This record gives sequence, C-alpha cells and structure tokens, in this order.
Amino acid sequence: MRELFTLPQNLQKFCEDTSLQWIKLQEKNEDTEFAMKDDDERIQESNELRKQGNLLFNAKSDRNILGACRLYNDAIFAALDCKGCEEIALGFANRAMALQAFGYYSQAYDDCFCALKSGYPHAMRHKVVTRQAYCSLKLKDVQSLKKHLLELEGISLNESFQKQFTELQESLKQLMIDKCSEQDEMEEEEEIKKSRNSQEIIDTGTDLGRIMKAKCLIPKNQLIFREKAPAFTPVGDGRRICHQCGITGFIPYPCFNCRGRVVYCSLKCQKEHEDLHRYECPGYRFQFFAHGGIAHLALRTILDKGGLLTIIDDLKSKTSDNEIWKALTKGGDVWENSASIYVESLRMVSNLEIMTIMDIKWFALVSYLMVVYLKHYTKYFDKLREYNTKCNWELVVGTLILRHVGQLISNAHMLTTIIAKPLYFTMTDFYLLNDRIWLKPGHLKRGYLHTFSNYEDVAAINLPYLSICNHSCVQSFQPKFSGRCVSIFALRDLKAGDEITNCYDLDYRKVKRAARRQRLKSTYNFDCKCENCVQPNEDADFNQYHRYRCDNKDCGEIFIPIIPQRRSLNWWQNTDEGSVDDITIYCTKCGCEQRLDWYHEIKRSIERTRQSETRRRLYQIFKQLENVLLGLNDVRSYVALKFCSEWFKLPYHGIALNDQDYVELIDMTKYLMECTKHQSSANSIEYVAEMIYLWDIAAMGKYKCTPNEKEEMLFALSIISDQTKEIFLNYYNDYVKDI
Ligand SMILES: C[S@@+](CC[C@H](N)C(=O)[O-])C[C@H]1O[C@@H](n2cnc3c(N)ncnc32)[C@H](O)[C@@H]1O
Repeated sequence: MRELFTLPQNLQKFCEDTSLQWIKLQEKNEDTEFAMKDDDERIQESNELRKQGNLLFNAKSDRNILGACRLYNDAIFAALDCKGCEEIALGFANRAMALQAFGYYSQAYDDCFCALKSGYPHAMRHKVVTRQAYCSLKLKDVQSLKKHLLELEGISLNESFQKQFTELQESLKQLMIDKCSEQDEMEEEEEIKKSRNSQEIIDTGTDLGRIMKAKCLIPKNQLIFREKAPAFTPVGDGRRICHQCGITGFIPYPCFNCRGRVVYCSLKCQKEHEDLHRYECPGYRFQFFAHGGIAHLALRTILDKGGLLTIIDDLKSKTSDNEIWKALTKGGDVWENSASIYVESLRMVSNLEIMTIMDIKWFALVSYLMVVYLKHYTKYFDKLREYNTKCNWELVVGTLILRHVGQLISNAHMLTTIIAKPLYFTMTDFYLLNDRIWLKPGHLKRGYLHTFSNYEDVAAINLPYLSICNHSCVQSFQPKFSGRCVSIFALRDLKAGDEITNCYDLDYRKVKRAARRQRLKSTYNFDCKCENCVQPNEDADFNQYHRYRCDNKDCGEIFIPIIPQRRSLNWWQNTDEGSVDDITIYCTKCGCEQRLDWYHEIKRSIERTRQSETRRRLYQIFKQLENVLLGLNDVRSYVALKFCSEWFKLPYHGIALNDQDYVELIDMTKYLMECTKHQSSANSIEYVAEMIYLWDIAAMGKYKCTPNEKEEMLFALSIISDQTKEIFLNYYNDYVKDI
C-alpha cells in the first residue's frame, strides 16, 4: 500500500486519475441505465400504481388492504429520484393509510413523517398529522401524541377532524395513566457486555494463537455469550435486509438519494445509520459496492459506528502515519490498551501472510480504489483531518482496508436466516406486504407457515469476539442470529477447560474428511486435528447417511457407493463436476452398476404432480427406496424435501391435496426431520425449516402433534431470530397448540 502512496508525484497522479476515471465510468453507465426512463415516465408509473392501490383499498367487496399497501410501496419506489415531485409524498401518505388500517402502526407513523418531509401538500397536512397522533396512541407513545395534538391545535379543522382531535385528547389523558415503559437500547448493549467472560475465557498462550475455553461447566443449550456485530454487508439482494439492524422482514424505508438501494426497517434505523451512510450513499447510487465483496465489509468495519472514529481521540497526538500505524498494530498503545470495539477487529488474525502475492496486489488495488472513492465522493478524510492533520489518512485508511480484508477472509461469518419466499413477485418484494399470507400483523393465515421454509445467507458479518473460537469439525455451539446480534448456545455439556470451537465449514457428518481438509487448507491454511479428523475410521459418521443396498439380486450387500464422476456423494445435484444425468453408481462389493431408473422417473414426474395418479406413483417409489437407500439416507431425505416443497405449491395452482397426500406428506416430513435431527440437530435452522411443514399440516387439521413433538419443536425456535420466532409462536398459538 505504501508503495502506491510513495510513487513519484506524476505516477501517483496517474494512478489516482486512472482509478477516478474508472469510478466515473461506472457512475456514467449506471446513470445511463437509470435514464432509460425519464422523470415523467416514472411519475406517471407511480401515479398509476397509486391509483391501482386506491382501487384495492376502497373496493366495496373484496377490499385488499395489504395488496393496496404493496402497490403504494411500489409507487414510492417508482418515483424515487424524481426530484421535487409530489408522488413520493403521496405514495407515503397512502401507504401510511393502508398500514394503519392493517395495524402496522409504527410503520404508518414513520410513513406520515416521510410524506410530510417529502412535500405533502400543506393544505392537507392535518390529515397526516391526525394519523400520526392516532398511531402514537396505538403505540402508547405519550410524548409523540402530545406533540401531534399540539400541532393540530395550530391548524383550523373541519367538524369531522375536530371531533377526532377531541377524542384523541381524551385518549391522551387515559394513556398517561397506564403508560408502560420499554427497554431501551442502552440496556441491550449492557446486557451484551455482561454476557461476556462470565462462562468463557480467552487463552492467549497457545500454539494456535488465541483460543476460547469454558471457564466453568456450561450445560447443553445454555447461552455462552452474545455479541453485536460492529459491521455487516448484505449479500444478494441488499434490499432484503435493514442496513442498520440487520432484520429481514420489514416495510422498507428507502434512502431517497441512492435510488432506494439502501433500505431500513424504520426511520429510527435510518437515522442511526446516517453516520455511516453519508459516506456510502454516493457510491450506492451507482452500485460502486456491488462487486466490493469482502473489501466492502472491510470498509464498513472502518466506517461503521464501532469503527475508526471510536479511537480517533487516541490518535490525535500522533505526529505521523508511521506512528499511527505502530499504535494500531501489535505492541502499539491503542492495540494493547484500548477498550474500543474497533480494536477487537484490529486484533483479529490475518491471512495476508499466506495469500499469494497476486491476491495481495489485487486486494491492495481494490483498497486503493475505495480510498479514491472516499476522497472524491465524500468528506471522510476531512473528518479525520479535524483530529489530526499530520497524518496521511489516505494511506492509513487504504492500509486498514487491506488489513481488514486479510483478516475478514479468515474471520468473517455468514448471517443465515429464515426468510419468507413470497408466492409471487412484485417490483419491490417485501414479504410483510404479501396479502396472500397475512391475517393481521405478525399472524399468518392458516396453512401459510411453509412460506417460511427457506433459509439463506443474507449478510457477511464481522463478529470479532466470536472469531476468537478456533475451528473443529465437531463444533461446540450453535449460533442464533437475530439481526446483527448473535447468541451462542452450547451444543453439548462443556466442562471447565474444554475449548469452545466453531465449525468454519460443513461438519464431519456432512462432508468427508479429505474434502474438509482440502477446503480448510485452501481458505485458512491449516490441517485440522480435531477429535474427528484424527480418529481411525475417519468417515464413519458421514458414511451412515450414504448406505445403499446393492440392487443386483445375487449380491444384495450394503455398501457406501463410489461415484467416479464426483468428489462427494451428493450426486443428485448438478455441480461444476457435471450433470446428474451422467452419474453412474457402482456397488463396492460386487462391482455392479446400480439402476437409477427410480431417480429418472422422479425427475420426469415431478413436473406432473398436479395429477393425483402421478403423486400416487411417486409415493410408491418413495416407499420402495426404503429397500435401496437405507436408514437415515441423504438421497432419500433430499427426495422427501423435494416432494414436500412441490406438494405445498399445489394449492396455488388450485389443486387441493387429498387425504392420502396428507398421510404421505406427514411420513415424509417426519422422516426429513429425523434425518436432520441426527445429522445437524433438533436445534438447527434446517430442522425448523422442515418442521414448518408439519405445523401447516397440523393447522389444516390433518395431523395431531404429540406433546413431545410440540415441546421439541417449540424448543427448536430458540435458534431463529426473535422477529421470526414471534411469527412462529403466533402461528403455533393460533392453529397448532390445541390440535
Ligand atoms: C477465526 S481465527 C481463530 C482465532 C485465532 N486463533 C486468534 O488467535 O484469533 C482463524 C485462524 O485461526 C487458526 N486456526 C483456527 N482453527 C484452527 C485449527 N483447528 N487448527 C489450526 N489452526 C487453526 C487459523 O490460522 C485460522 O486462519
């Protein structure tokens, strides 16, 4: 990095100019793409969507509030970036009306605020303010109700609004009597701090660097500690996640300036994110970060609330960038002594030393590009210079980005969460606005929990405290993500002195030892010596899910297959190693090729499950598989999962499932759950994503869960985010509990 910043002046200028030209080209391309539609077209589209929303909202019969809400939402997004137009304000005002009618009061409140802020006509202001007052009342927010009533006092109101005003005044009096208090964020941060070091300790004097150990007995399922991530970056569609708190199901509040590419779950989150977003907003406008990958997470680690600015006071007195760098590295005063959360990130181990020189150069250039962006599009360096003018901040920040890249490659985590898959797609797809699935806020309609049977990686997340845990293929905890907070639960009893380990990849039950070793070596550069990797019968745990009985009548032996075309045994998925159609499986006992006609028949028939005869035939095949794919078998559970997800789509095509379908679905779901319980745990996101089917079947009155099943399934919810858990618990209480 220093090489780049100490080139002769003319070469430095050349590098900066070239980088800037490249960035400007991205900006221009994006602007051209966006200009395909002009403002008039966008305004017209927005207007049209709002009118369609009004039709649904005002329909005499068949009123569809959430459907209207979705259209108003699309109207807002359609008008973003049309400077000075009224459409955004009208979109928000209408969405507020629909959200309020559906019972989303805090979102309706925020929408009113957005409507007023974005130029809602002054003459109609009282309507929006009255709505705000009404929502404040529902939210039991005395201060804000008082504020809006005071505002209304200054506006002359017609008879109907005057009546509402008087009623609201009465309600305020009552509310002040039964005001309830809420836990504030300070308490949450305190609670997280307190959860640290009470049961776990960090040992620094080991061959493997820092390791985390149990300080005392930690019983199975007990919380070990919690951590709030100092930074995360969305993966995939960045609009699925609130960029501040990291939750995934919400009504979106888009940033108006970056074409709605960054969204929040509330205005509060938007406000909290302002200090970071001001430096990213110009870049988001032209998708500068879209290909940033790990370097973007490195940048956010510096820019986010818990970033470089938290230690800036300690750097004030340093007289050069060399001194600053020394302070920030091992042995330096800040590195050693600061209690700032940013220093936890600085202390993470780095992979830079083991990266190829080409990779380092590549990441150095990406880091440099980010510095050029920050310099020309933001005032970040001015901010840093307010504290220290003697330092070359561009060099320091560029080097920090590169350092964090090296660290995050071996330390960053994936935030995996259950996320509803909407049944049909709209321009902006936010599942809380899906009118097909919601009965009222937080409560699904009967039979719709299966829309949550999908889990995905939604963000790359920096968790420096969790990163202290070393790898083992037999990990000792299960993480629960809730937004940007992670809670770590013991997967088994841990004795005092036991190491608390994480599994960086798929574990010993899901991947063979040789493959695990190869993956760990290439990413982290170590040979795993965990208890499972050193045992003689290395793949015994893995093999139990791949037991076949030879279909050659003269053999009939049980074998673990050899599949010449594949490194792994997951042959039923197309991979870069080739297509499933070319797969051959041989018995290791007699050498006979196995018939896979059942697989090909399933593949052909799965397209025709609308016909009940096809489904009946598939049940037959599934039953026969029991004789070939033995016990808890990976292929059989894959087939069961495929069937469940296909069967649950049928009602959307107007096909009602019959009693036999339900009986078979119950069997398949239970088999699936049993496999997952064994191979992952009952306390895993995979298990939750499968038990959902059983809850839907129970809710439809086709299955009665036993008390034990209920208990186990309710317990499994401890592993999903608080927000999703609430939806599941509501569903359980509404439809499953008493069946
Ligand atoms: C997330 S860090 C783990 C914490 C690290 N020990 C520290 O001091 O902060 C990951 C790095 O630790 C080392 N490591 C983790 N687990 C290991 C293991 N089982 N065997 C050898 N090295 C390991 C590797 O260098 C890996 O890149």
